[in-house]
Amino acid sequence: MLTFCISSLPCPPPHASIAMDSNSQSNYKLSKTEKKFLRKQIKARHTLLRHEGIETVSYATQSLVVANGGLGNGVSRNQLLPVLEKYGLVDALLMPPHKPYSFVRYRTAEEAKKAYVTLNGKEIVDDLGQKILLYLNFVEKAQWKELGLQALPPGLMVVEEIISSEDEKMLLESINWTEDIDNQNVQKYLKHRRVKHFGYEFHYENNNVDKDMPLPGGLPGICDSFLEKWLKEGFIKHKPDQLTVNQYEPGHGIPAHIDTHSAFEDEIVSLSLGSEIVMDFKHPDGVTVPVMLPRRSLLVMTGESRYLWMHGITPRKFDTVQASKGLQSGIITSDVGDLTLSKRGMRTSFTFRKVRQTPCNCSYPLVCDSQMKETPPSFPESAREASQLEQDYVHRVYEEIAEHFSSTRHTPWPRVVEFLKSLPCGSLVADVGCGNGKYLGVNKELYMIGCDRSQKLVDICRERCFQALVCDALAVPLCSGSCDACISIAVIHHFSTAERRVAALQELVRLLRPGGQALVYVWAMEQEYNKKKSKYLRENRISQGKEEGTSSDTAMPELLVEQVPNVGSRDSECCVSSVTDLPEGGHKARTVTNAKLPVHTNRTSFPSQDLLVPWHHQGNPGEGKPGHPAGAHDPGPVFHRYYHVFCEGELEATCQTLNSVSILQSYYDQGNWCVILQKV
Ligand SMILES: O=C(O)CCC(=O)C(=O)O
Ligand SMILES: [Fe+2]
Ligand SMILES: [Zn+2]
Repeated sequence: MLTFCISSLPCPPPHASIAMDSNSQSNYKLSKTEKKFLRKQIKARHTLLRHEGIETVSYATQSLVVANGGLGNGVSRNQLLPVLEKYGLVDALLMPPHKPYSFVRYRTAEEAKKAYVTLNGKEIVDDLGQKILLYLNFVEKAQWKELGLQALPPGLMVVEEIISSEDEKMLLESINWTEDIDNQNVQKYLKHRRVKHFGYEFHYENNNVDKDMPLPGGLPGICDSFLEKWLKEGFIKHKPDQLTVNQYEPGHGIPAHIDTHSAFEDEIVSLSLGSEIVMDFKHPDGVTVPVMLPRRSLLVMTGESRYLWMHGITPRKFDTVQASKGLQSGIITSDVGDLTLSKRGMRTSFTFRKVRQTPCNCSYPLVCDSQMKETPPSFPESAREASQLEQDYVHRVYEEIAEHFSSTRHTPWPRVVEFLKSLPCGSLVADVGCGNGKYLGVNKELYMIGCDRSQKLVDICRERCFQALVCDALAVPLCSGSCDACISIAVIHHFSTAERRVAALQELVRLLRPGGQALVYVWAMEQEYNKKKSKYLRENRISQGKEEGTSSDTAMPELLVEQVPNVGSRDSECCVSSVTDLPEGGHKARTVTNAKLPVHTNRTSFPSQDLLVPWHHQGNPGEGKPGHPAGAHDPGPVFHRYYHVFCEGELEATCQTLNSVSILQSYYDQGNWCVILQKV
C-alpha cells in the first residue's frame, strides 16, 4: 500500500481538511478514490499550465482556478456562483468565453481554502443536467487577459425594441409554415433551419435571385407599416422588395456568409423575433465579433459590415452572453467578470433586402462577385505570370508586413528544433526563407546562415546579430555542396507552379554536400488529419495575426479532466469548427468557379490548393482617430499572400522527381507536410 506525505504533494486529496497546513508532516493513507482524484487534480494542473499557461501554486491564496467550471463546458454563472458563495464572500468570478475553467477570488485566503478543501472533486450539474466534477487549484491572482474592447463592424447597428410584443406576436403568427408551396412564396427546409422567401426567391444553389422572376405575392402586407416607419425614422433608406424568413430552433444556425453583392443593394436589415441570439461577424482575416441580437431588435448591416464581413449563427443550444442587464444588444464585451450562458429559444428572423438591378461597385473587390473579373489574380499559366504572381502576392506582401509578421513569429516549431539539435557540432546550415531568423539561434553549436527574399526580414535577422542575406530561393548565392544541412520551413508553398516548386527544392539539394540533409515543411491542404484538427483550425475563434501551422497556443478540450462515464460531449459553446463548412448549397462568401484564386477564410478548411490567404495588418489601436472609441480594435489593411497548399503525398512525389537525393523521412506535423531529404 502506498502512503503519501501530504505536505509534499502538489495538492491535497479532497477530504483531507488538514491538507493545506504546510507544517503537517503526518502520513496519510490515500483511499483508491482519493488517489484517482489526485491523479485528475494533477492532470488539471498540467493541462492548465501546458495549454493555457496558467500557473497554479501549492499554498493557499485568495484566488482559485476552477477546472471544468467554465462557460466552455456548459456551466453558467448562475449555477457556479451560489456553489462558490457557500464558502465565503466572492469578490469576483471570471468566466472567460468558451473556456472550460473559471477563476474565483474570495475576500480572504481562509475562505478560498474552505472552498478548495470542500469543493475539490465535487460534482455539480451543468445547464443540460449533466454531472461535472470540479477541480480547484490556488493561483496567485484571478486574472484574465482581456482582449481590448472590440468595436462593432463598421456600418453595423442594432436597434433595440424596434417593435412591440403585440406586433412581434402578430408577425410570428402571420407566417404559415404548414403550407408547402402556395405560389406566392417559396418555403424550404435547409440543413439547420427552415426558410421562406417573399418577393423573390433566393436560390442557394447559385447564391442569387432571379431578377426576372419575382414571386407573385410580393412582400406580406403586414410588413408595410413597419417598413414605412423604418424609412421615416431613417433606419433604412430604400424600401425592400425581398424578404427571407428564417426559423431557427435551439441548436440551429446559418453558415457564415456574405449576402451576394450582385444580388442585393447595400442595406440589409434583419428583425429578430421570438428569442435572442448571438450572431458572429467575421472579418476576412479571421477576427470574429459576436453580436447580441435581442428579440424585437433590428440588425442593420451597411457598408463594410454588409460587404466585407461574413455573418453567421453557430449551431448550438447556448450562447455566451453578458450576465448584467445593462448592455443588452450589440457587442458582447470581453468583461469575463460578467459573462454567462443563455439558453436559446426558437428564433424567427425577417431579413429584408432590396434586389440590385445593376452590378455592384463597392470598394471590396476581393469579395465582390460583380468585380471579380479584375481581381483577384488568376492561376498562372506561364513562368512569367508565375513570377509576377509571386512578386505581387508573396514578395511585396512580406516586405509590407515584415515587422508585424515578425512580431507574431517567436516560437520555433519543436520538430524543426529537434532536427537542428540532432546535427553535429560545427555543421554549416542554410535556412532558406529564414523570415525573422527564429531558427538561426536555436543551436549555438551550428554555423547557420539565413536567407530571405524580404530585405526587411533580413534586416531583422541582422539586428539580432544573425548571418543573413537577401536572395531568391531559386538562386541561393552559396557554393554547391557547401552545406551540411538546409532547412526550408513554410517557403516552398509560396511558389505558384509545380515546376518552380521542384526548382526550389532542387536548389536546396544543390547546396548540400553528399550525405547532407534538408528538412522541408509546407502547409498541408489537410488541416484535419487522423480525425484531429490542426492547431490552425482549432484556433478559429477571436484570433488575429496568429502563426499558421504549429503555434504555441492551443484550443482546450471541453473538459479539463474527463468525467464520470456518461458525461459525453454536447452541443457546446466550444464550437471550433466554423459554420462556414456546413453544406447548404455553398452559401459562402466565394466559390471557385474559374481560374481566379479564391480568398481563403482564415482558420477554416481550404477550399482549394491554390489560394490567397489574408494577412490582417494590425493597425494602431485607433486612439485619437475620430469615430474610434479608445482602445477599439482597428482592423487595418488586409494583404493577401499566395499559397499552394500540399495534398497528402504531394511533397514526397515532388521530391521523388529531384536528382541526387533520397527521402529519409516524411511526416505530418500540425497542419504541415514535412520531409527530410539526404543528398546521395
Ligand atoms: O437570421 C438572420 O438574422 C440572418 C439571416 C441571413 O443572414 C440570411 O438569410 O442571409
Ligand atoms: Fe445573410
Ligand atoms: Zn460588391
